[in-house]
Amino acid sequence: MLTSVKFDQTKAFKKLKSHHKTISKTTIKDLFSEDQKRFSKFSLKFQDILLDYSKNNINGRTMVYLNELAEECKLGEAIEKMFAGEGINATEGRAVLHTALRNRSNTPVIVDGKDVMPDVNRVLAQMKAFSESVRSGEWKGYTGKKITDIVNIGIGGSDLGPVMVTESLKPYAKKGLNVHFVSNVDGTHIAETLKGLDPETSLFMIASKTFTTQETMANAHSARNWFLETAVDAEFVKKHFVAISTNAKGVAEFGIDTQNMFEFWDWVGGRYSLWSAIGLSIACYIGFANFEALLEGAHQMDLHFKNTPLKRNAPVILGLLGIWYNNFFNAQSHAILPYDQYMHRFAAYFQQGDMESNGKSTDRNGDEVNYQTGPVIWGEPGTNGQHAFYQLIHQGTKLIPADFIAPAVSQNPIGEHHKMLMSNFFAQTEALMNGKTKEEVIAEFVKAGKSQGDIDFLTPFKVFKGNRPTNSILVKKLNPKVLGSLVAMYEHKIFVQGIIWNIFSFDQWGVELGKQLANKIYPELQDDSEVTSHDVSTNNLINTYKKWRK
Ligand SMILES: O=P(O)(O)OC[C@H]1O[C@@H](O)[C@@H](O)[C@@H](O)[C@@H]1O
Repeated sequence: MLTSVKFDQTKAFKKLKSHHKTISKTTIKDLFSEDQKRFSKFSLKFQDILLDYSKNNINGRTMVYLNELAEECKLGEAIEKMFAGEGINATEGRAVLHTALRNRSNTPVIVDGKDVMPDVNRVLAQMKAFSESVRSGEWKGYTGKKITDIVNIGIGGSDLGPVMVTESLKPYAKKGLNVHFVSNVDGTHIAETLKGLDPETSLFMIASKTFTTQETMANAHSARNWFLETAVDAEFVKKHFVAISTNAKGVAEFGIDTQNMFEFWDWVGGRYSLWSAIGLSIACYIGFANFEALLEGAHQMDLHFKNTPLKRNAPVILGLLGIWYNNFFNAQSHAILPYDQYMHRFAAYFQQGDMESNGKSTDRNGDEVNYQTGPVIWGEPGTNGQHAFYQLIHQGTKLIPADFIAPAVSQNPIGEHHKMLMSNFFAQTEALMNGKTKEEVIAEFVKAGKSQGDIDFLTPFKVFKGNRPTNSILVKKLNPKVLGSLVAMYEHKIFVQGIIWNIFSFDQWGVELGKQLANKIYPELQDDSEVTSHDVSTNNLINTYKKWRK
C-alpha cells in the first residue's frame, strides 16, 4: 500500500506557497543575470539526453523545497514499491510493472510470490520469432505470399504507443513492410485503411488487453468480414489474424489460433503497454533488435529513476517542476513540443499517458482533493506549432509551461533544413524567457524610421513580457534507445506527480460512464421510434438523428 500524505498539508507545501510570492517578484531572465552557474546547476545529462531546466522560475531554494515536498510525500518509498511489484494500483488490486517488461537486467520481479521474468522473456521470445518470420517472408498468407502490410487494430493504450513509436522510428523500418493503425469505431477508419490493402498480403493484429473493447471488436469483425470476402474459408483467418491480449477465451472465440496469441498481464496498464506484446507491430516494423534497444533505453531510465537521488533524478525534476506550475502558478496545461517531425504523435501519446493517469479528483483516502491535479497535455511538432498556437504562449493571458524536444542529428540531413529547425528550437525558448521590452520595441521602431504616431500606437502590441518557463530536452539522435529513455522519463514523471498529488495514477474509472451510456443508447438506435428516456437535449439530438438518417 502507498502511504497517503495530504499534499497541501505538508510543511514543504507551505514553504513553497510563501516562496512562490518571493520568486514571483523576479523573472527567469533576472535569475540568469544573478547566477552565472545557473545552467550547470539546473541541467543534467543522461546518456545522450541533455535536460536543461534552467529556463524555469526557480532558484536553488525552490528545488530544495520541491525536494522536501517529494520526501514528505514519501516518493522514494513509492518508487521502491512500484519496482518491487507491490499492489500500488489499489483500486484495481494490481501491481504496476511496465518496468518488468523492459527489465533487461533480468533480475527477479516477484508478484504474488512468483517471478514474472520467465513469462516476460517467454513472450519476448515469441515476439522475436514471429516478427522475424514476418520480416523474412517466411510467414506466408493463405495463397503463399509474404506479408506486406500489418494492420494493428486497437484503441487507447493498445494503439497510441505503437502509433507513436512506429512513426518516431520510421527511419529504422524495413522497406516493403507497411504498418497501419485502425482505432476509431467510425467506419471511415477501417474503410479507408482497407482500401489500399490486399487480403492475401495483409496481417491483422487485434490488440486489446480485455478483448471486449467495443471499437476494437467492431473493427476486428469488419476486418475479418473483409478478409473472408476474398479468402472465403474461415480456416485462413489463422494465417492473417493474430491477437495481443490478456483474454485467451475471447481470442479463441474470435477464431484466432491461440498459438498466435501474444499474452500480457493485468499488471501492465494499457497506457504503459507498448513495451509488452502490444509492441508487436513495432517489433515487426523496426525489427526485434531495435525493439530490444527501445526496451534497453527505457530500462536505463528505470535504473536512473530507481537509483538516483531525487535532486538529480530527471523524471523527479520534471514532475516537481510540473507541480510547481500547476499548484503554485495555477498553470492549467503543459505543452510538449517536439522539434522532430517523426515525433508528431508524441504529445498525443502522452495526452493519454498523463491525462488518463492523473486526471483524478479523489485522493488515495477516497476524499475529494481541494487542489489541482493533472494538467491538460497538448502539443504539436515545431515549427508547425509556431505558426499556429505559439502566439498564445508568447502573448496570451495563460501561463503554459512547455517542453521543447529536439535531436542534434537529423535523420534527413537535407541542405540547411536541420540548422533552420534547430535555430527555431533555440530561439523559441530564448524568446519565451526574455520577451521584448518596451524600450527594445521603441528602439527597433526608431531604427526603422517609424513615425512617432505609429510608435505610440503600435508599441503596446509588440511588447513581449517573457518570463515563460520551458524545459529543453536535446538528444543526440532519435534512435530506438533514446526514444525508450524519453518515453520512460515521461512515464515516471507522471508517477512522481500522482504520488505527490496523493491520487491513484493507474486506474481509469473516468472512461467508464460514457461507455455505459453508449451501451444503453446503442439499442435505442436500432429502430425509428421516438426516444423519450433521456433529458430533453439528448432526446432531441437522438430523434433528429433518427429523422435525418432515413
Ligand atoms: O486494450 P483494451 O482493453 O482494448 O483497452 C483499450 C483502452 O480502453 C480505454 O477505455 C482505456 O481504459 C484505455 O486505458 C485502454 O488502453
